Amino acid sequence: MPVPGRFTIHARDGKARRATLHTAHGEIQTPVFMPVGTQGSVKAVGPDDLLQAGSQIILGNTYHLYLRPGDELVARRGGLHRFMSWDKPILTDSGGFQVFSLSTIRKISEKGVEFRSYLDGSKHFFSPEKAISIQQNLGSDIMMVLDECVGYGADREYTARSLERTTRWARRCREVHTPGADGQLMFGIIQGGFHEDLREESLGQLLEIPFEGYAIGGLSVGESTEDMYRILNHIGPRMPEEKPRYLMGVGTPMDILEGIESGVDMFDCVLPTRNARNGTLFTSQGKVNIKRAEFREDDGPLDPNCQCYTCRNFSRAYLRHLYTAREILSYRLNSLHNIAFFLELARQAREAIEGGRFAELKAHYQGIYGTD
Ligand SMILES: CC#C[C@H]1NC(N)=Nc2cc3[nH]c(NC)nc3cc21
Ligand SMILES: [Zn+2]
Repeated sequence: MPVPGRFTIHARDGKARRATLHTAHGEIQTPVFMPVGTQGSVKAVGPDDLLQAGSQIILGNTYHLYLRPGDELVARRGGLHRFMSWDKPILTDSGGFQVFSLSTIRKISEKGVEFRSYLDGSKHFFSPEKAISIQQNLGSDIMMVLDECVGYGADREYTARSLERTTRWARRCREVHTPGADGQLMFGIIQGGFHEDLREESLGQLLEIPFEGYAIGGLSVGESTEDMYRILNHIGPRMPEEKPRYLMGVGTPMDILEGIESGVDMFDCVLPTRNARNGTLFTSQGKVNIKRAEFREDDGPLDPNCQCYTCRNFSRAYLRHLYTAREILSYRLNSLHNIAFFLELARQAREAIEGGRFAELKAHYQGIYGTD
């Protein structure tokens, strides 16, 4: 009988790990890429498409689903899995990042954060307890604690005070959900900005609270790749060896491979779906901008090395036509392919770690995406 939260490491290659995370809705083979379904839908693709592309787990978002259609409505409809007909694992973010990035007006206090809805400007309040209650209503397999999200460029003093509050909020989140209750897992979120010592401080404080996994928050928020990798390389290997490590909101193909090399297991990013909608497609030979005139009469597949529905059935000429004609099918086919690319990258990483060849895989992609 699988125990939700059990994390078994099968192989290592340097700091990279090949593992299995057990959840109430099935196993997750890691390293894993998680398509983002912010409002209960991975934009332009359906659950059947996601399954066919090999998606093991998707993301939902507390902030958005609370505001619309409402977490209590979703609970009355049987929870998010049933509501969106996705019966594999779902991770929900706590809303911390969205409150700080989407809601302009907000007031932070020890109790929580007051914000105005990006939809209609109405006033709302998230306490750590409320953020967990929403995720319990949604029924997600992995819940994230409510963290205070510090923007890029915040000074050290504020960053230090903020991580202390994030720890106090994390403790309050843990106090309202018994570990493993209803099969739901809870991950803590490490803050500390771009200061190695503050990151260690945040991690050390969170280790005193029993979480089933730990996430790195606050990267890919406008910093240089060099700064991101510096913090990633520092804190990744210091996170608990025996628990899943999640890098939130990251990233490009090279960011993901850098994260895996630093010992991170889980990744999510809107890049594949967002870039699909503006015609930027990720292929085994590099990025392709499908709107370019050179593809007008190109009968070849988008990516000859890709097995996705888009690459098996449509030409670059047709994909370019759909994009320039603003056909809705363009969103679907481009998103399908980009999601398949990121899922395939994660699958190749799992295979490479098993074979002790991760360094070669990373070097291969460095040659294609390295100057990106
Ligand atoms: C500061 C901080 C922080 C993190 N906190 C929470 N709860 N969610 C996140 C989601 C993210 N998505 C992206 N995309 C670039 N970065 C993220 C960072 C976080
Ligand atoms: Zn494809």
